[in-house]
Amino acid sequence: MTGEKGEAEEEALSWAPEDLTMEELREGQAAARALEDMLTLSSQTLVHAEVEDLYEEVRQLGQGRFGRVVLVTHRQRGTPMALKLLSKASTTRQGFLYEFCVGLALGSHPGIVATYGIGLETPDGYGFLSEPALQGDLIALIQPKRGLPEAAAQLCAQQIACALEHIHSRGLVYRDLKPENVLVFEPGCRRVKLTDFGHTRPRGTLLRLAGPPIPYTAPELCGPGCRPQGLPIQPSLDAWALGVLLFCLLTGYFPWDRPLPAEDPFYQDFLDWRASGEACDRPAPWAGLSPAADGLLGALLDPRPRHRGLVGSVRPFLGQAWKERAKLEDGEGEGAQ
Ligand SMILES: Nc1ncnc2c1ncn2[C@@H]1O[C@H](COP(=O)(O)OP(=O)(O)OP(=O)(O)O)[C@@H](O)[C@H]1O
Repeated sequence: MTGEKGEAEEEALSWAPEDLTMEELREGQAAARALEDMLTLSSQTLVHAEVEDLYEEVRQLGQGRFGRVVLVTHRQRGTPMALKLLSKASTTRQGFLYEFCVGLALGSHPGIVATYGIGLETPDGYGFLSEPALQGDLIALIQPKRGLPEAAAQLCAQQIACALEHIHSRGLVYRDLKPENVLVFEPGCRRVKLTDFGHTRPRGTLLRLAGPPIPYTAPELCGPGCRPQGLPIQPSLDAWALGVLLFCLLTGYFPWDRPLPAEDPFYQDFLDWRASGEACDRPAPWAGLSPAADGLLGALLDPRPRHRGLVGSVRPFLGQAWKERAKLEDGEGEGAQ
């Protein structure tokens, strides 16, 4: 990442024939055109005002690298809303409008936080409003070394996969799946939604990784073979991140720090186990996962992007046991009957 949101981490939409089919290229171009139209219209309708003139701040809901999100109420109507504020020092007008418009374009899906159609420009920054999640985000619910109860993990898997499928069906790649961006609206994860579309881009956008990889970064983005001009982004990047997220939800561990075999022994162990298929090569953090979870994660975490399972791969695995002894671990075993 460069220091500024919206700054060119990507280059213009461009076609590398070995990476993208014509159909995939068309999908990405259509998404880019639709967003450009929306961006021009939204740019003309930004409300210029001070936040406190329109809204009363109740409390802070969260803080990211770029944005501060506060719970506000509308001064006249009292409606509670989440206001994301981005400072002009770190966010370009274009970067703000892009995030705002992607949120507007996707927000009708039940698995995606609804963005309201009001964009603000203050002397120091930009802001937009969305529905507030009063239960916080998923990171607060993941217990280290344990993860989430299996039922909650499966509810998350189903809803997040559905939301990602929607994003992909609109020709976009989300690119920022992590627990901090999954907001919880009902206890037990019965209703969760994706937020933060600052990194979402049309399929086929050329992307270079500018910062260090994180566990959710797909290996094709960080290997030594990654071309200097970048890689045309594909939904398979989100499928990889979904695999890593599900692993975290089920175990309370990251499977690795970065998917670089030369630098990360946990990732190398995972590759060795994939190659041998032998139970004795199973890496320690994978202990406790069921054969169904192995099958699902094995599909989503295929290092070869063209062979990787789609995010919808979770569906046939829902309802099967994902943790060995899941009932006992979740307190629903014999003693609880
Ligand atoms: N609608 C909302 N309701 C409740 N909390 C929210 C909402 N939107 C965001 N948050 C909280 O604020 C945090 C930061 O928001 P967000 O991820 O949008 O900021 P960001 O600066 O773009 O983050 P990043 O560092 O990932 O780029 C989230 O992790 C979440 O905890």
